[in-house]
Amino acid sequence: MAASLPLKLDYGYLAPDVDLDEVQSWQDQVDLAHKKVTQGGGLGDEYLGWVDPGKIVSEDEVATIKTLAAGIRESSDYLVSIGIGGSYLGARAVIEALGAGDGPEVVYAGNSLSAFDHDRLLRKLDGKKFSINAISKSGTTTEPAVAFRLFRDLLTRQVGAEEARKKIVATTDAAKGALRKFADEEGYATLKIADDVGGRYSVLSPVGLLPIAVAGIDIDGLLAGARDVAAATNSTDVTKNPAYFYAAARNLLYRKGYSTEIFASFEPRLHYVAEWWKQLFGESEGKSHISLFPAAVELTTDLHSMGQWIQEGRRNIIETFVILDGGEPEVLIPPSDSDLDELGYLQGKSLQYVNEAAYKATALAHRDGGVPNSTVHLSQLDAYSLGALIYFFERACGVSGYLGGINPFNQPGVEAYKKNMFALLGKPKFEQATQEVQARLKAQSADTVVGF
Ligand SMILES: O=P(O)(O)OC[C@H]1O[C@H](O)[C@H](O)[C@@H](O)[C@@H]1O
Repeated sequence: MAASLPLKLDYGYLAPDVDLDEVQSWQDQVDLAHKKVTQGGGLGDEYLGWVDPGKIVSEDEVATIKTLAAGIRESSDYLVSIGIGGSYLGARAVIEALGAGDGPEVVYAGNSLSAFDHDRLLRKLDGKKFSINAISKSGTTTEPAVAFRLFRDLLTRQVGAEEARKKIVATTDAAKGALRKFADEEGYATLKIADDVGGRYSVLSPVGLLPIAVAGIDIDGLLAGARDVAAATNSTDVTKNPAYFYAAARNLLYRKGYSTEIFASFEPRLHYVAEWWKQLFGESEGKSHISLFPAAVELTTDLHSMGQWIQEGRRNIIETFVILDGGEPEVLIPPSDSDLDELGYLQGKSLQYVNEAAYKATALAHRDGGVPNSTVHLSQLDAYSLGALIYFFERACGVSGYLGGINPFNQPGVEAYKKNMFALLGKPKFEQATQEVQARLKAQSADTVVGF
């Protein structure tokens, strides 16, 4: 099966910083991390529900998702997907990468507190036919809760309370949280997020699958790609398992002083795949004051802005390219009467060919500039290969976190700003903190402002 998988890792440009022997010397640690991810026994092992993509969503749930998606496609011109973090990024990553544009437009709300963005979207949907998918595992996150109120209000004003209820699907915990309570009381259709699947590992659960299906993307193909990579990763040998090779290599590079990993693609439609990847690795590994900072660039665009930094800035970065080897539309560079634009040497060549040359040139130049880099090659981009890529990174991330000695499945650090914000906003039960935070902000702002 492994031979037919659409994904491989080229690690040639990690040398001389890291070579095969060094990665192989970590095989025992990799085996242990593999055991923790597949059998439990490691930190956070109550969140391993994503490991078997055959179980993350049942056949019945897939059928329900397809039925709900068909209903939304039939009745609506827009789906407002409301969520943030893991309840948002995976679906957007897949939809922006693969969306055929033949169904309702999926639009996103509740992923910020921007008045401008929400106002713009509310005005765009005014008088339009739309449905809502409110997605929140905890059911209590502020941004999606606020957005849900805004868009529910618009929908209710447009179609009436009775009809609005039929156009809302809530994806949330089976029993806990405000969204679950609300959905049960209002009688919305609901999809369940299992307790053992954390937000950033939930794209292949109902969290991601409903908006993805509404966008007309083949969710069976997506799941099949993930399942096949999951099966292939059960062989732990780093010379045959690119996910584990990648996990070990990035840990080795971190220990050698590299502090940032840049996800680099040559396809703007992978922008949100990079955003999803950033959350996956950032929340999984950014703890105990260690780990690589996950950043992203889009090339060749950013070669004309960040390219200088990557080539000659501080030498603390590694780079991971995600490259599509084929399957792109054929756009040929046409003949021209004159060669005034000096592009005669490219006449008749395809844009994909030029883009590929740009990638090869960049990987070599960055290696020469002291940036160890490796490349994840996808044979083409479709639902199957994207499912494979998603699972590849998820599995690599779990194993990488255990190799680094942290809990890859919690995110305690995200609570610190929330506590301050709730205090400032006067949320019930935060009264004590309100006074403290206000006093600290006042003392701070009195002394430290420079202005014209
Ligand atoms: O799905 P929710 O419970 O609304 O959470 C949405 C997101 O917000 C939180 O603050 C966490 O940092 C993320 O891991 C999570 O994906």
